[in-house]
Amino acid sequence: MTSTVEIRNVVKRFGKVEAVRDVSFSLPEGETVALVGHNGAGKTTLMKLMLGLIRPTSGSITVLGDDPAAGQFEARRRLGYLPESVSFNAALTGRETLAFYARLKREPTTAVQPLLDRVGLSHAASRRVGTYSKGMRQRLGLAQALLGEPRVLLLDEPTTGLDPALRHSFYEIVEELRGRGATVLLSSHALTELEERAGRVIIMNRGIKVADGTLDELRRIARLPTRIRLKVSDVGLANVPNWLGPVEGWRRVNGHMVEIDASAESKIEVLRRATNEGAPVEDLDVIPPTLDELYAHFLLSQEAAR
Ligand SMILES: Nc1ncnc2c1ncn2[C@@H]1O[C@H](COP(=O)(O)OP(=O)(O)OP(=O)(O)O)[C@@H](O)[C@H]1O
Repeated sequence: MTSTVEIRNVVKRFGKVEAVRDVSFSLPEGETVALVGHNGAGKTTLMKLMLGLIRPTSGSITVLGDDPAAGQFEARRRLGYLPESVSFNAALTGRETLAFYARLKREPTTAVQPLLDRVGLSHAASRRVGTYSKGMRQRLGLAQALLGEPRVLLLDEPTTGLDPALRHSFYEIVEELRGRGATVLLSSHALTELEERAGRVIIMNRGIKVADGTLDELRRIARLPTRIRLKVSDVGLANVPNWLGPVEGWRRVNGHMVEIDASAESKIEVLRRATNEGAPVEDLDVIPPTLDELYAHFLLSQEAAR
């Protein structure tokens, strides 16, 4: 698969602060990658490096075949960016704002109306941005980032402050672009919503990349237990070891539920016993480790190794 972004041993220092410490990764075409980490982990710094807004202290960065820190950066036209706090000139209308950005990106202004339609802002296109709600400004920000059909889209905390319906349509638009082969890098604290959206997750802590992989890969590495929740009849609840066998880490959750923390090795066996003929199980749920849990695990492991 072709990479659009290559980050090799990148270090970025601001005076004494080491914002990015020897980070390497590459981003392929047609993938959505989530960049997660606490405040100050280095997420925005990485995006600014990819945009060529700042230069690495050492290491190399290539975006769409170019060095973003080199003066003339042709690839920037194919790079979309939605900053963390998007701010526009309050006196311009939505249409004027987007036309302004289209000229900056050397895109025809005919691109403006379809984009306003796409992000659902046509009805407010002639209103001043100063009158827009937070969600409307964010959608205008997305439209600006989508100008020129970017091949790399960098979204810094894009859904903060959006209601669930807006989030949904936001991700739909981004997914469409990814489907046409774009690379999408998405930084966020909202781990639950990333779980379904990102094919791959990069976890940063204090400038260091502490984990990088698909959710399945991270689950395999972390070896966190899968939670198996069984709805059990009254009789079954009274004699769990009899039908479940010698399983470690089980507990009663309430009057009709048993929860088991099953390791990767024991998971299938637990399910087999729970679904055996005669087992008093009425229903079951299998809950793999969430991104929240994986994130906490990798952060704690790295902190412990310091
Ligand atoms: N221009 C700058 N001058 C000095 N320090 C900076 C500068 N930009 C970033 N830093 C520092 O670099 C570190 C990483 O900051 P960065 O903005 O990349 O974090 P982040 O992961 O995006 O955090 P957040 O989730 O809060 O947006 C922080 O300690 C920050 O204070």
